[in-house]
Amino acid sequence: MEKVIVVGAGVMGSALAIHLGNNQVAVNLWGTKWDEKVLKDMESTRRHSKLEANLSESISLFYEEQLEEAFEETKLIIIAVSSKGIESICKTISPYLNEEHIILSVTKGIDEDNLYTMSNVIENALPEELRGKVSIVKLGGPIRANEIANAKYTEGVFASKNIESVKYAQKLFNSSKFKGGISADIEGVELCAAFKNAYAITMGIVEGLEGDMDNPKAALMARGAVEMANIVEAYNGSRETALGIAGVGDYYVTAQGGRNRTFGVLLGKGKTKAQAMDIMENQTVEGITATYNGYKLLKKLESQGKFNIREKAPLFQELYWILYEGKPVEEAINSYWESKDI
Ligand SMILES: NC(=O)C1=CN([C@@H]2O[C@H](COP(=O)(O)OP(=O)(O)OC[C@H]3O[C@@H](n4cnc5c(N)ncnc54)[C@H](OP(=O)(O)O)[C@@H]3O)[C@@H](O)[C@H]2O)C=CC1
Ligand SMILES: O=C(CO)COP(=O)(O)O
Repeated sequence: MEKVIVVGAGVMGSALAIHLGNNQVAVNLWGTKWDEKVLKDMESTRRHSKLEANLSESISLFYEEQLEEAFEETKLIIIAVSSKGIESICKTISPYLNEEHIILSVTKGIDEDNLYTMSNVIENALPEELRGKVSIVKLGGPIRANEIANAKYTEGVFASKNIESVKYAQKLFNSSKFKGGISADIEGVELCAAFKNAYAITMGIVEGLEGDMDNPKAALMARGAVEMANIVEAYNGSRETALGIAGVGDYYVTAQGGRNRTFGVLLGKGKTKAQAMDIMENQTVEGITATYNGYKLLKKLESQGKFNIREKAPLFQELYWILYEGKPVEEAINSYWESKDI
């Protein structure tokens, strides 16, 4: 039986552990000290109450101080912490890594310090002797934690420069209900994972402003997808990535039922960022920082003559102004609609 370690027992880490456990993979689910309560709960009930799913016998739970033990006999390391924790978590696991390991991440975001994608953050946080040797795989696409944990039909995409590593991950994940395709465009998949969260906030905003109307949301779905394709292309990725599972697919799922959408709806209804986060009890909403760091990334591309934000990403521009320059939501959506640039 193959054995993997899942680093981070948040909802996504736990959901992937449950999926793999049901797929006859031995899973060591390791949590940080803040995950202690959820680990204890799972230990006593063998169930994840939020995900409403049971843990199979092949899942073992490990607490913060048991990291070394949790690494034993594992080849695939799944990183499922949020973007703000990824660099420090990579440093924490570094002492236990070797060249045989494959790191797969589901974290969605852009790093603030260097504007790296999550895979680049992981690569740069590796001990020097392992850089370029440990292969890194991104699992992108529309994979809501509660649905994969409950074996609903799901399709994702494994992106990596190393095809053998992708095949290894596919073998462990794929099942009658889960299908993961292959992409070599890891940077494109990373950018989609980060930017779709921002665009899902815009979809939430129009829903908050107009009610659950289809015309405005359909417009932003299509326009947001094209903007994502423009962004990926400017970064030397493929437009198809943005128009496929990693882009449109993930954008749709997040705009339908994600936390980013909920946050956007609250903004559309007149709440401030702080009020919205308060109502959402500070759940993970990756689109907020993705907008900030994504905007810095686009500004950098613009300064290199590779992008024009006003022409190629006018919706994203308005979102940045809403979140970071206090532009009223209705004014921003109106100026987007009145814009004749597109
Ligand atoms: N939920 C979903 O359906 C999906 C989520 N994702 C992505 O997976 C990532 C995790 O999301 P999700 O599981 O939903 O969120 P949760 O809020 O449930 O979990 C976040 C995880 O990150 C850890 N974490 C947060 N901050 C830090 C830090 N500073 N240092 C170390 N660890 C930290 C948390 O630990 P702690 O509990 O101790 O704070 C927890 O294990 C996100 O990037 C998200 O976009 C991807 C696909 C689907
Ligand atoms: O990324 C997701 C599904 O692929 C989940 O989106 P949220 O973080 O908005 O809940």
